[in-house]
Amino acid sequence: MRQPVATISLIALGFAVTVFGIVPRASAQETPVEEQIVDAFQTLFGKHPGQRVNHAKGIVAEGSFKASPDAAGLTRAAHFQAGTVPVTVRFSNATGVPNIPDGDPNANPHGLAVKFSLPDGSETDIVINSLHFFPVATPAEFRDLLLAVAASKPDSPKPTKLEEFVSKHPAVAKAGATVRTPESFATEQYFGINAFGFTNKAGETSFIRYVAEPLAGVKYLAPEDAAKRAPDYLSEDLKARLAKAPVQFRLLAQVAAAGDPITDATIPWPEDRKRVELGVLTITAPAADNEEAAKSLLFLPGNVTDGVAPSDDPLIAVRDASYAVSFSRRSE
Ligand code: HEM
Repeated sequence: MRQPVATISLIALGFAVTVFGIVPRASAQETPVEEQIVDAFQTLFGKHPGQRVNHAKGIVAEGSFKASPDAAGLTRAAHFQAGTVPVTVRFSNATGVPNIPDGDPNANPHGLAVKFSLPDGSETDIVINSLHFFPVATPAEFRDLLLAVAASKPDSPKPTKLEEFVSKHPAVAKAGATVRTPESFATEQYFGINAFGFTNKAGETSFIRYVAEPLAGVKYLAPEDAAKRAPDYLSEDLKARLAKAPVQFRLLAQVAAAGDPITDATIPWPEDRKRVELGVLTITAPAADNEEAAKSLLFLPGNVTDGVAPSDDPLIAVRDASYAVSFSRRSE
Protein backbone atom coordinates (compact mmCIF):
# COMPACT_ATOMS: atom_id res chain seq x y z
CA MET A 1 0.00 0.00 0.00
CA ARG A 2 1.24 3.48 -0.80
CA GLN A 3 2.19 5.64 2.14
CA PRO A 4 0.71 9.12 2.48
CA VAL A 5 2.92 11.80 0.93
CA ALA A 6 3.76 13.40 4.27
CA THR A 7 5.11 10.12 5.63
CA ILE A 8 7.19 9.47 2.55
CA SER A 9 8.73 12.90 2.82
CA LEU A 10 9.61 12.35 6.46
CA ILE A 11 11.26 9.08 5.64
CA ALA A 12 13.17 10.80 2.84
CA LEU A 13 15.05 12.82 5.38
CA GLY A 14 14.90 10.35 8.21
CA PHE A 15 12.80 12.52 10.44
CA ALA A 16 11.67 10.85 13.66
CA VAL A 17 8.02 11.82 13.74
CA THR A 18 7.83 11.60 17.51
CA VAL A 19 10.24 14.43 18.27
CA PHE A 20 8.70 17.41 16.45
CA GLY A 21 7.87 20.44 18.42
CA ILE A 22 9.70 23.66 18.93
CA VAL A 23 8.80 26.56 16.66
CA PRO A 24 11.91 28.14 15.09
CA ARG A 25 13.04 31.32 16.72
CA ALA A 26 12.07 34.63 15.11
CA SER A 27 15.66 35.68 14.50
CA ALA A 28 16.43 32.57 12.46
CA GLN A 29 16.82 34.63 9.27
CA GLU A 30 19.73 36.57 10.76
CA THR A 31 21.99 33.60 11.32
CA PRO A 32 23.89 31.85 8.47
CA VAL A 33 21.86 29.20 6.70
CA GLU A 34 24.19 26.39 7.84
CA GLU A 35 23.48 27.29 11.47
CA GLN A 36 19.76 27.57 10.79
CA ILE A 37 19.89 24.05 9.36
CA VAL A 38 21.79 22.65 12.35
CA ASP A 39 19.34 24.40 14.70
CA ALA A 40 16.46 22.85 12.76
CA PHE A 41 17.98 19.36 13.06
CA GLN A 42 18.28 19.85 16.82
CA THR A 43 14.69 21.07 16.99
CA LEU A 44 13.52 17.90 15.24
CA PHE A 45 15.65 15.36 17.01
CA GLY A 46 16.46 17.00 20.33
CA LYS A 47 19.93 17.87 21.59
CA HIS A 48 22.18 14.87 22.18
CA PRO A 49 25.54 16.06 23.50
CA GLY A 50 28.53 14.60 21.69
CA GLN A 51 26.43 13.30 18.79
CA ARG A 52 26.03 14.29 15.13
CA VAL A 53 22.87 16.36 14.52
CA ASN A 54 22.06 13.99 11.64
CA HIS A 55 23.29 10.43 11.05
CA ALA A 56 23.97 10.19 14.80
CA LYS A 57 23.98 6.38 15.00
CA GLY A 58 26.66 4.56 13.08
CA ILE A 59 29.57 2.17 12.98
CA VAL A 60 33.17 3.00 12.04
CA ALA A 61 35.38 0.46 10.27
CA GLU A 62 38.78 0.21 8.64
CA GLY A 63 39.86 -1.05 5.24
CA SER A 64 41.45 -0.10 1.95
CA PHE A 65 40.62 1.15 -1.54
CA LYS A 66 42.19 -0.31 -4.69
CA ALA A 67 41.90 1.90 -7.77
CA SER A 68 40.77 0.35 -11.04
CA PRO A 69 42.82 0.84 -14.23
CA ASP A 70 40.03 3.02 -15.71
CA ALA A 71 39.95 5.57 -12.90
CA ALA A 72 43.08 7.48 -13.94
CA GLY A 73 41.50 8.23 -17.34
CA LEU A 74 38.93 10.41 -15.56
CA THR A 75 40.94 11.98 -12.75
CA ARG A 76 44.52 12.55 -11.68
CA ALA A 77 43.50 12.31 -7.98
CA ALA A 78 46.08 10.33 -6.00
CA HIS A 79 43.66 7.69 -4.68
CA PHE A 80 42.41 6.96 -8.21
CA GLN A 81 45.87 6.12 -9.62
CA ALA A 82 47.02 2.49 -9.70
CA GLY A 83 47.56 1.30 -6.15
CA THR A 84 45.87 0.79 -2.80
CA VAL A 85 45.30 3.34 -0.03
CA PRO A 86 43.97 2.88 3.53
CA VAL A 87 40.41 4.05 4.30
CA THR A 88 38.30 4.66 7.37
CA VAL A 89 34.55 4.39 6.75
CA ARG A 90 31.43 5.09 8.77
CA PHE A 91 28.03 3.53 8.03
CA SER A 92 25.10 5.36 9.60
CA ASN A 93 21.36 5.69 10.13
CA ALA A 94 19.55 8.93 9.34
CA THR A 95 18.22 11.21 12.09
CA GLY A 96 19.95 12.82 15.04
CA VAL A 97 18.49 10.15 17.34
CA PRO A 98 21.50 8.18 18.65
CA ASN A 99 19.47 5.07 19.60
CA ILE A 100 17.00 4.91 16.71
CA PRO A 101 16.19 1.23 16.02
CA ASP A 102 17.87 0.19 12.77
CA GLY A 103 14.61 -1.20 11.37
CA ASP A 104 12.71 2.06 11.93
CA PRO A 105 11.71 3.54 8.54
CA ASN A 106 13.10 6.87 9.78
CA ALA A 107 16.58 5.30 9.93
CA ASN A 108 16.51 5.60 6.11
CA PRO A 109 18.45 6.91 4.28
CA HIS A 110 21.56 5.11 5.45
CA GLY A 111 24.92 6.78 5.02
CA LEU A 112 28.40 5.74 3.96
CA ALA A 113 31.26 8.15 4.65
CA VAL A 114 34.76 7.29 3.42
CA LYS A 115 38.07 8.91 4.41
CA PHE A 116 40.99 8.01 2.14
CA SER A 117 44.55 8.36 3.50
CA LEU A 118 46.67 9.62 0.61
CA PRO A 119 50.37 8.85 0.05
CA ASP A 120 51.37 12.47 0.83
CA GLY A 121 49.85 12.20 4.31
CA SER A 122 46.69 14.20 3.47
CA GLU A 123 43.13 12.87 3.54
CA THR A 124 40.12 13.18 1.25
CA ASP A 125 36.48 12.25 1.81
CA ILE A 126 33.37 10.95 0.07
CA VAL A 127 30.04 11.29 1.94
CA ILE A 128 27.16 9.44 0.26
CA ASN A 129 23.79 7.93 1.18
CA SER A 130 21.02 5.63 0.02
CA LEU A 131 18.70 8.32 -1.40
CA HIS A 132 19.02 8.18 -5.19
CA PHE A 133 18.59 11.97 -5.41
CA PHE A 134 17.89 14.82 -3.00
CA PRO A 135 14.43 16.17 -2.05
CA VAL A 136 15.37 19.84 -2.58
CA ALA A 137 17.87 21.76 -4.70
CA THR A 138 19.03 24.63 -2.47
CA PRO A 139 20.14 25.10 1.15
CA ALA A 140 17.30 27.59 1.78
CA GLU A 141 14.76 25.03 0.56
CA PHE A 142 16.36 22.40 2.80
CA ARG A 143 16.04 24.75 5.79
CA ASP A 144 12.43 25.46 4.85
CA LEU A 145 11.68 21.75 4.56
CA LEU A 146 13.13 21.12 8.01
CA LEU A 147 11.14 24.02 9.44
CA ALA A 148 7.98 22.78 7.72
CA VAL A 149 8.47 19.38 9.34
CA ALA A 150 9.08 21.02 12.73
CA ALA A 151 5.87 23.01 12.39
CA SER A 152 3.72 20.03 11.35
CA LYS A 153 2.42 17.87 14.17
CA PRO A 154 -0.18 15.11 13.98
CA ASP A 155 -2.87 17.50 15.26
CA SER A 156 -1.80 20.50 13.10
CA PRO A 157 -4.58 22.04 10.98
CA LYS A 158 -4.70 20.74 7.40
CA PRO A 159 -2.99 21.36 5.13
CA THR A 160 0.05 21.29 7.39
CA LYS A 161 3.18 23.32 6.57
CA LEU A 162 4.79 20.09 5.45
CA GLU A 163 1.90 19.19 3.15
CA GLU A 164 2.08 22.69 1.66
CA PHE A 165 5.84 22.35 1.15
CA VAL A 166 5.55 18.91 -0.40
CA SER A 167 2.83 20.07 -2.80
CA LYS A 168 5.20 22.75 -4.15
CA HIS A 169 8.32 20.53 -4.19
CA PRO A 170 7.47 17.25 -5.93
CA ALA A 171 11.02 15.88 -5.56
CA VAL A 172 10.44 15.45 -1.80
CA ALA A 173 8.01 12.55 -2.20
CA LYS A 174 9.88 11.15 -5.19
CA ALA A 175 13.22 11.10 -3.34
CA GLY A 176 11.58 9.50 -0.30
CA ALA A 177 10.25 6.69 -2.46
CA THR A 178 13.84 5.68 -3.40
CA VAL A 179 14.80 4.41 0.08
CA ARG A 180 14.08 1.08 1.80
CA THR A 181 15.42 -0.67 4.87
CA PRO A 182 18.46 -2.77 3.88
CA GLU A 183 19.14 -6.32 5.00
CA SER A 184 22.66 -5.14 5.87
CA PHE A 185 24.87 -2.07 5.51
CA ALA A 186 26.77 -4.42 3.17
CA THR A 187 23.73 -4.90 0.87
CA GLU A 188 22.85 -1.23 0.40
CA GLN A 189 23.64 0.99 -2.59
CA TYR A 190 24.91 4.48 -1.80
CA PHE A 191 24.67 7.55 -4.05
CA GLY A 192 26.77 10.71 -4.13
CA ILE A 193 23.84 12.89 -5.31
CA ASN A 194 25.97 16.05 -5.66
CA ALA A 195 28.14 16.38 -8.78
CA PHE A 196 31.92 16.77 -8.64
CA GLY A 197 34.34 17.74 -11.40
CA PHE A 198 37.03 15.19 -12.24
CA THR A 199 40.13 16.46 -14.07
CA ASN A 200 42.65 14.04 -15.59
CA LYS A 201 46.37 14.49 -16.34
CA ALA A 202 45.55 15.88 -19.80
CA GLY A 203 43.51 18.64 -18.15
CA GLU A 204 40.16 17.27 -19.37
CA THR A 205 37.27 17.76 -16.94
CA SER A 206 34.09 15.69 -16.65
CA PHE A 207 31.30 15.92 -14.09
CA ILE A 208 30.50 12.80 -12.12
CA ARG A 209 28.29 11.49 -9.33
CA TYR A 210 29.58 8.69 -7.09
CA VAL A 211 27.73 5.37 -6.71
CA ALA A 212 28.85 2.57 -4.35
CA GLU A 213 27.52 -0.87 -5.30
CA PRO A 214 27.72 -3.73 -2.79
CA LEU A 215 29.51 -6.84 -4.04
CA ALA A 216 27.10 -8.82 -1.81
CA GLY A 217 24.20 -7.56 -3.97
CA VAL A 218 21.44 -5.07 -3.13
CA LYS A 219 19.05 -6.67 -0.63
CA TYR A 220 16.20 -5.05 1.31
CA LEU A 221 13.81 -6.18 4.03
CA ALA A 222 10.03 -6.17 3.80
CA PRO A 223 8.71 -3.48 6.19
CA GLU A 224 7.16 -6.12 8.49
CA ASP A 225 10.52 -7.94 8.73
CA ALA A 226 12.39 -4.68 9.35
CA ALA A 227 10.08 -3.91 12.28
CA LYS A 228 10.97 -7.26 13.92
CA ARG A 229 14.76 -6.87 13.71
CA ALA A 230 16.86 -6.19 16.81
CA PRO A 231 17.46 -2.46 17.38
CA ASP A 232 21.17 -2.72 16.45
CA TYR A 233 20.89 -5.43 13.81
CA LEU A 234 22.82 -3.43 11.19
CA SER A 235 25.98 -2.94 13.26
CA GLU A 236 25.75 -6.48 14.66
CA ASP A 237 25.42 -7.85 11.12
CA LEU A 238 28.41 -5.83 9.92
CA LYS A 239 30.60 -7.05 12.77
CA ALA A 240 29.51 -10.68 12.15
CA ARG A 241 30.27 -10.38 8.43
CA LEU A 242 33.68 -8.81 9.08
CA ALA A 243 34.57 -11.60 11.50
CA LYS A 244 34.26 -13.99 8.54
CA ALA A 245 35.32 -12.02 5.45
CA PRO A 246 35.80 -8.46 4.16
CA VAL A 247 32.79 -6.42 3.00
CA GLN A 248 33.30 -4.91 -0.44
CA PHE A 249 31.82 -2.20 -2.68
CA ARG A 250 32.53 -1.19 -6.25
CA LEU A 251 32.96 2.57 -6.34
CA LEU A 252 31.66 3.96 -9.63
CA ALA A 253 31.54 7.37 -11.26
CA GLN A 254 28.36 8.09 -13.21
CA VAL A 255 29.54 10.52 -15.89
CA ALA A 256 27.30 13.42 -16.99
CA ALA A 257 26.56 13.88 -20.68
CA ALA A 258 26.41 17.35 -22.25
CA GLY A 259 23.31 19.13 -20.99
CA ASP A 260 22.80 17.01 -17.85
CA PRO A 261 22.03 19.26 -14.86
CA ILE A 262 25.12 19.61 -12.69
CA THR A 263 23.80 21.96 -10.03
CA ASP A 264 20.39 20.44 -9.22
CA ALA A 265 20.61 17.46 -6.85
CA THR A 266 16.88 16.71 -7.26
CA ILE A 267 17.39 15.54 -10.84
CA PRO A 268 18.98 12.11 -11.32
CA TRP A 269 20.91 11.62 -14.54
CA PRO A 270 19.54 8.97 -16.92
CA GLU A 271 20.31 5.38 -15.93
CA ASP A 272 22.16 4.73 -19.18
CA ARG A 273 24.88 7.32 -18.54
CA LYS A 274 28.39 5.85 -18.64
CA ARG A 275 29.56 4.40 -15.32
CA VAL A 276 33.31 4.13 -14.88
CA GLU A 277 34.65 1.83 -12.19
CA LEU A 278 36.90 3.85 -9.90
CA GLY A 279 37.94 0.91 -7.77
CA VAL A 280 36.98 -1.48 -5.00
CA LEU A 281 36.47 -0.57 -1.38
CA THR A 282 37.41 -3.44 0.95
CA ILE A 283 36.29 -3.10 4.56
CA THR A 284 38.11 -5.45 6.89
CA ALA A 285 37.50 -4.67 10.58
CA PRO A 286 35.31 -2.59 12.87
CA ALA A 287 37.05 0.22 14.76
CA ALA A 288 38.43 -0.90 18.12
CA ASP A 289 36.45 1.84 19.92
CA ASN A 290 33.44 2.97 17.89
CA GLU A 291 32.42 5.88 20.13
CA GLU A 292 35.91 7.38 20.23
CA ALA A 293 36.46 6.91 16.50
CA ALA A 294 33.09 8.44 15.59
CA LYS A 295 33.68 11.40 17.85
CA SER A 296 36.99 12.44 16.34
CA LEU A 297 36.00 11.84 12.71
CA LEU A 298 34.71 14.68 10.56
CA PHE A 299 33.79 13.70 7.00
CA LEU A 300 33.26 16.61 4.60
CA PRO A 301 31.92 16.24 1.05
CA GLY A 302 34.07 19.19 -0.04
CA ASN A 303 37.28 17.74 1.42
CA VAL A 304 38.69 16.95 -2.02
CA THR A 305 42.18 16.57 -3.45
CA ASP A 306 43.81 17.70 -6.70
CA GLY A 307 41.92 16.11 -9.62
CA VAL A 308 38.53 16.39 -7.87
CA ALA A 309 36.60 19.64 -7.34
CA PRO A 310 33.12 20.42 -6.01
CA SER A 311 30.70 21.46 -8.77
CA ASP A 312 28.62 24.62 -8.44
CA ASP A 313 25.83 22.60 -6.80
CA PRO A 314 24.91 25.00 -3.97
CA LEU A 315 24.34 22.15 -1.51
CA ILE A 316 28.01 21.20 -1.30
CA ALA A 317 29.39 24.33 0.37
CA VAL A 318 26.51 24.47 2.85
CA ARG A 319 26.93 20.78 3.61
CA ASP A 320 30.58 21.47 4.47
CA ALA A 321 29.67 24.46 6.62
CA SER A 322 26.85 22.68 8.47
CA TYR A 323 28.92 19.54 9.11
CA ALA A 324 31.53 21.84 10.66
CA VAL A 325 28.89 23.51 12.86
CA SER A 326 27.62 20.08 13.93
CA PHE A 327 31.20 18.93 14.63
CA SER A 328 31.90 22.01 16.71
CA ARG A 329 28.69 21.52 18.75
CA ARG A 330 29.35 17.80 19.27
CA SER A 331 32.92 18.56 20.38
CA GLU A 332 31.84 20.98 23.16
C1 HEM B 1 22.01 20.77 2.27
C2 HEM B 1 22.11 19.45 2.36
C3 HEM B 1 22.63 18.72 3.57
C4 HEM B 1 22.86 19.17 4.84
C5 HEM B 1 22.64 20.58 5.36
C6 HEM B 1 23.38 18.07 5.61
C7 HEM B 1 23.73 18.14 6.95
C8 HEM B 1 24.39 17.16 7.67
C9 HEM B 1 24.96 17.33 8.99
C10 HEM B 1 24.91 18.61 9.78
C11 HEM B 1 25.55 16.16 9.35
C12 HEM B 1 26.30 15.86 10.65
C13 HEM B 1 27.80 16.02 10.37
C14 HEM B 1 28.72 15.80 11.55
O1 HEM B 1 28.38 16.09 12.71
O2 HEM B 1 29.86 15.33 11.31
C15 HEM B 1 25.36 15.25 8.25
C16 HEM B 1 25.84 13.97 8.22
C17 HEM B 1 25.79 13.18 7.09
N1 HEM B 1 25.22 13.49 5.87
FE1 HEM B 1 24.36 15.20 5.34
N2 HEM B 1 23.47 16.96 4.81
C18 HEM B 1 23.03 17.32 3.56
C19 HEM B 1 22.97 16.52 2.45
C20 HEM B 1 23.48 15.26 2.38
C21 HEM B 1 23.59 14.48 1.19
C22 HEM B 1 23.17 14.95 -0.21
C23 HEM B 1 24.16 13.29 1.55
C24 HEM B 1 24.54 12.11 0.71
C25 HEM B 1 24.73 12.17 -0.60
C26 HEM B 1 24.42 13.33 2.97
C27 HEM B 1 25.00 12.32 3.71
C28 HEM B 1 25.39 12.41 5.03
C29 HEM B 1 26.10 11.35 5.74
C30 HEM B 1 26.50 9.99 5.18
C31 HEM B 1 26.35 11.85 7.03
C32 HEM B 1 27.09 11.11 8.16
C33 HEM B 1 28.59 11.41 8.03
C34 HEM B 1 29.38 10.72 9.12
O3 HEM B 1 29.26 9.49 9.27
O4 HEM B 1 30.16 11.41 9.82
N3 HEM B 1 24.00 14.54 3.44
N4 HEM B 1 24.65 15.86 7.23
